[in-house]
Amino acid sequence: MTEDFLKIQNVSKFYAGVQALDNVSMTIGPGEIHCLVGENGSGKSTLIKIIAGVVAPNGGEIIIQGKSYKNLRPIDSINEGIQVIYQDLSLFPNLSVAENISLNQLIEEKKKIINWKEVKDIASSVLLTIKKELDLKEKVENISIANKQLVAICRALLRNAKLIIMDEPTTAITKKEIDKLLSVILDLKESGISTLFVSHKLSEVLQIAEKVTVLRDGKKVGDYNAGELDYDNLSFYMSGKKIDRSVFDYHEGADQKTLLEVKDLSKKGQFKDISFKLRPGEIIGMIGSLGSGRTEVALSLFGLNKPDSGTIYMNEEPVKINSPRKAISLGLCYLPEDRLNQGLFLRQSIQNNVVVTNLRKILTKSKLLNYSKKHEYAKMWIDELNINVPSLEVAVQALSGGNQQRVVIAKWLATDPKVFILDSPTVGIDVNSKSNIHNLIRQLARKGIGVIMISDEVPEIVRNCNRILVMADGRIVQEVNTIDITEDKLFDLVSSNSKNSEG
Ligand SMILES: Nc1ncnc2c1ncn2[C@@H]1O[C@H](COP(=O)(O)OP(=O)(O)OP(=O)(O)O)[C@@H](O)[C@H]1O
Repeated sequence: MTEDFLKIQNVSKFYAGVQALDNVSMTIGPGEIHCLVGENGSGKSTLIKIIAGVVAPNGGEIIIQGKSYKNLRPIDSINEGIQVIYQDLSLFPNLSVAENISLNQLIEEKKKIINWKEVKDIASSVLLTIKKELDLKEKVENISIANKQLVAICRALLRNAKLIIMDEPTTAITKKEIDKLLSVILDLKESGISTLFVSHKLSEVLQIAEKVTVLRDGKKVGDYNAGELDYDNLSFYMSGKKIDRSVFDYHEGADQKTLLEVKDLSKKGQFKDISFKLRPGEIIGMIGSLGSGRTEVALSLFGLNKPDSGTIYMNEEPVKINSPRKAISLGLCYLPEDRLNQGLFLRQSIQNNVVVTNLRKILTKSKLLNYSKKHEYAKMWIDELNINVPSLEVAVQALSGGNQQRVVIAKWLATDPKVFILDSPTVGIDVNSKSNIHNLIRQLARKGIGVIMISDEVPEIVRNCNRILVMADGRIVQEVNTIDITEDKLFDLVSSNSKNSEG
């Protein structure tokens, strides 16, 4: 039997008044992909910091490659080949990709004169080992978060990493980028490098992990082989609560009309024969992998992507939606996936962003801006959505991701919508704000708004929607009531269909 790379035995950590870790043990084998999961405050970060030698435990033992450490220092952890990639990635934004990758090595070698060729050669050779390409000359501040992660991984590899710990690496990246990251982790495994992956996203954990350790309130709930886990039992281990899906059963009022109906909507190369109905107060989920056509359908409903054929009905009347202006006048609104570029004027104040969709309401009779009305109106929506802001004058770019998303929602609610289409509403948003946004969406539905929620995340869809449309290759391949499906079944359904469409 191969020796474990890392063995943590009965480790505890007590902060003033808080038992952050209570007698936790776990092992990681060479080349193993191990996920550490747990709800907020369960002790994951503390455990990572202890493994990195940054936080000293109050008790317990850490054994790395057979050597026992009672007082592990950061330098010991690094020398043993442990590299932690924290969420902030600790890169130098104004230096190039190549410099960020190579700098540590050149400093360690005590180079007095550094030439670009050397910097570039070091960076390209390490990129080759993970079979990825990056523009070596580009400044790190100009590259995507996913590529920044690759830079951080390359830097770790140059320090002879044997275990790379990634703290919530997928929080701020798209589904496509997550798949790329997961492929890198598989390549690392092939080279015998272990990964400890901290994540809240159960779908990823189930997709990538070989072993999973679950923490709850500082205690280990258990170690599991990924094969023993599905959505329902993993979320139960994490939270201690069984998921009650019955709350999402939709009870149709006898006299309720259909709010929105889409019949045989098609657009060549994008989607085909899309038909569904949305009733007031209902939340429909649209799930499917990239290229499934979800966003394209949404854009057509919002007048931004003219379909070739098919009919859209609002309140049972056929309508032609040829512009966003028309969509808004019919009571439709659309929250785009890329809220930073498409949903907000980042440098503008919170109040300007909220009122922009409905300037009519804040003009004087002579069509001039009524400043006090503008302030009042923006404040009403900010209060309504419980958005915690220092002042309405603050630029939106200063807010957290969760609050920015609420400002976009406020902006659209100001148009008094009947149907709200939300594309990936919680991408890049931390777990707490995520559940606030979910509550908010359910609250809107309770007020009678019909919601279409597009998402890649199975738990997000299952926990919030009444009905689910599974899309693949531009078609609705299955329509299910949430009450009839579990998260693991939906996950299987989505992944088997996306495999079909790739093949
Ligand atoms: N420096 C500290 N001082 C006091 N308490 C702390 C400190 N660091 C963490 N804690 C507490 O220890 C507990 C575990 O926190 P930890 O950050 O390890 O959890 P986590 O699982 O990483 O949570 P999250 O997912 O929110 O990052 C929490 O109750 C936290 O408030």
